[in-house]
Amino acid sequence: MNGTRYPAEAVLFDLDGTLLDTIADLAEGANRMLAEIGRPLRTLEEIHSFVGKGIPNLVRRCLTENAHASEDEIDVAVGVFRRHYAVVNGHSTRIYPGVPETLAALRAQGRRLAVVTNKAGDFTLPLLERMGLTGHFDAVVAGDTLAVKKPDPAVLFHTCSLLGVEPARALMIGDSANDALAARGAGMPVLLVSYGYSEGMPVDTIDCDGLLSNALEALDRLQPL
Ligand SMILES: O=C(O)COP(=O)(O)O
Ligand SMILES: [Mg+2]
Repeated sequence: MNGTRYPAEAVLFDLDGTLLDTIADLAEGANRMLAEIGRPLRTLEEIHSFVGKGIPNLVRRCLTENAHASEDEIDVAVGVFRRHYAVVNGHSTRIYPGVPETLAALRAQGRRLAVVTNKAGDFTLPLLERMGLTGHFDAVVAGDTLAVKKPDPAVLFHTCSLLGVEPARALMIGDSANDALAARGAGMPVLLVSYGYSEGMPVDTIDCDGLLSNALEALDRLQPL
């Protein structure tokens, strides 16, 4: 890891696996869906590796990894998942250690903060509210805010325009190649947490500007404003 310090007028945070440990609720929603449609349940480890590219992709992978499903079955299963996840969203979700202090410190330093997630907006906004995090953020861009998701850099360009900050003067903090590729495409520096969900890829093999074992370590990587 190098010692570069970033201007970070804005800090853009990924949600699942970076700010919030949501895997237990995602797994509960997925396995309730699989049980309802009569498919074999998935292990927590499998579901962990399926999270990252939004809900339709999670459901698709639950149905098609080492199995077969038609597009119609997948469409129906997405609706079933959404119904179950709406019930369990937040029940077993935890804020990662260091996150509340980091968000408070960044705000006290005058930086603008955003959530940029591939999770659908219907689930993102109530979850942030439930976890008491809504007030920290100047913008929330969800997986269905635009027609594209991370790793498309358009999502980060859109977030930066909402915040009025140049991408090169912002910083992305995420947990997967989706976050890193989006940031690279937007010309934005990116740090990855080592504790999140990286679709089964070792996080230290993903091209990024450094790893964080706790969000608080990000504070040492910033220039004063
Ligand atoms: O919903 C997902 O698949 C991942 O969401 P994230 O972008 O907040 O990690
Ligand atoms: Mg993530």
